[in-house]
Amino acid sequence: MRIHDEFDFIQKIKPQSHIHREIVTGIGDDAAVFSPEHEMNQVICVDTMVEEVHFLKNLSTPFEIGYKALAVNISDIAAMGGFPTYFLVSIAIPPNWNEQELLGIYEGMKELASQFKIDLIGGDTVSSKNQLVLTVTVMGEVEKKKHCLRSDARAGDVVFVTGTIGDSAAGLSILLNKSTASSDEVKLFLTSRHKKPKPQVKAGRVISKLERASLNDISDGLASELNEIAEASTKSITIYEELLPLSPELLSLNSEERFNWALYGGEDFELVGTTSIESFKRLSRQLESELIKITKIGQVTDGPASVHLVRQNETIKLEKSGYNHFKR
Ligand SMILES: Nc1ncnc2c1ncn2[C@@H]1O[C@H](COP(=O)(O)OP(=O)(O)O)[C@@H](O)[C@H]1O
Ligand SMILES: Cc1ncc(C[n+]2csc(CCOP(=O)(O)OP(=O)(O)O)c2C)c(N)n1
Ligand SMILES: [Mg+2]
Ligand SMILES: [Mg+2]
Ligand SMILES: [Mg+2]
Repeated sequence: MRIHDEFDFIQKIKPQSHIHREIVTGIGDDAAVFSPEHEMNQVICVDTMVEEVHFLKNLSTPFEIGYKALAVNISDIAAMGGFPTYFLVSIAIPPNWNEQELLGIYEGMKELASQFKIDLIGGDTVSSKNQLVLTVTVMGEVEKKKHCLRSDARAGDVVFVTGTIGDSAAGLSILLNKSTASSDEVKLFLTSRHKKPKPQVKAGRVISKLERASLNDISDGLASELNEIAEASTKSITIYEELLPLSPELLSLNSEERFNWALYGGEDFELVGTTSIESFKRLSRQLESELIKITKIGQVTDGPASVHLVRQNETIKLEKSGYNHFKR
């Protein structure tokens, strides 16, 4: 069934109750009102997902699309060292999406929202002529002076990355029938990494408690995110190809593309950053006890803002190329 009434649709997606007591009024008025109870800095970000640019309707379920739209935003809160609290959703709906599919998108968001204990407090519903556009705003909190900036890299820092990289791009390649997985398990693992990324909030929280760290999340690809840190900090970054954490599943594809996916593929939604050698030791221990993988992949030096990759005996300059909305 096509949706026939904007207000009726809003009633259907309105939460029955809230997790946070600070909410004075949520969905149902001109704007949401909340009154923060404690002395934290507020963090806020927004990212949009557009049909055919960020997802294809025939390759992802509505649930997965909703899940990912919220996940990518929680990832940006994690990349600041914060934890999420509230979110707002703006949805532009074309005629070929029915109500059941649209409610499915909200179900996907709800799964992640309950996992991270965050409340839907507002949004907007409009019609669109062709593509579905989903814009999610997430609010969060971080202790005063503890947010992690891209500009905080210093010479002598260790460059680290959480989890494994390249899986999402490999998963997309499989979904688009450009690559073949060696088994159903490998296919499920890699495509899930693409469709249902896990925002690294726990890692971000541990990193925020270090004395100092620079941090970014990987949406456009490792090379691009490292260039953002190098530019913001005016430092030179060197990473080593042999240190890049690739999953056994990615390696099993035996594709020559594996390093391209890891460096330029994007949508890993892992955290990449830098911190002092001493802090990195503490960080590794703390994340190990939480069973979160973290890998040293290089180091920071003084020098012009640039990123280099050491591959066997060669050193290659990594340009800020990766996903760029207007360069393809
Ligand atoms: N159209 C826009 N208007 C205002 N600010 C924007 C716009 N697009 C991006 N930004 C800001 O630019 C910065 C970088 O954005 P982006 O590259 O999308 O970050 P991320 O990759 O972490 O999502 C962020 O501070 C974001 O809020
Ligand atoms: C159909 C399809 N084609 C290509 C991609 C790959 N892709 C789309 S957007 C993107 C980069 C991340 O999105 P962006 O909007 O730049 O996020 P941000 O950096 O703002 O967090 C990538 C790798 C995809 N997910 N789906
Ligand atoms: Mg963005
Ligand atoms: Mg980001
Ligand atoms: Mg983002």
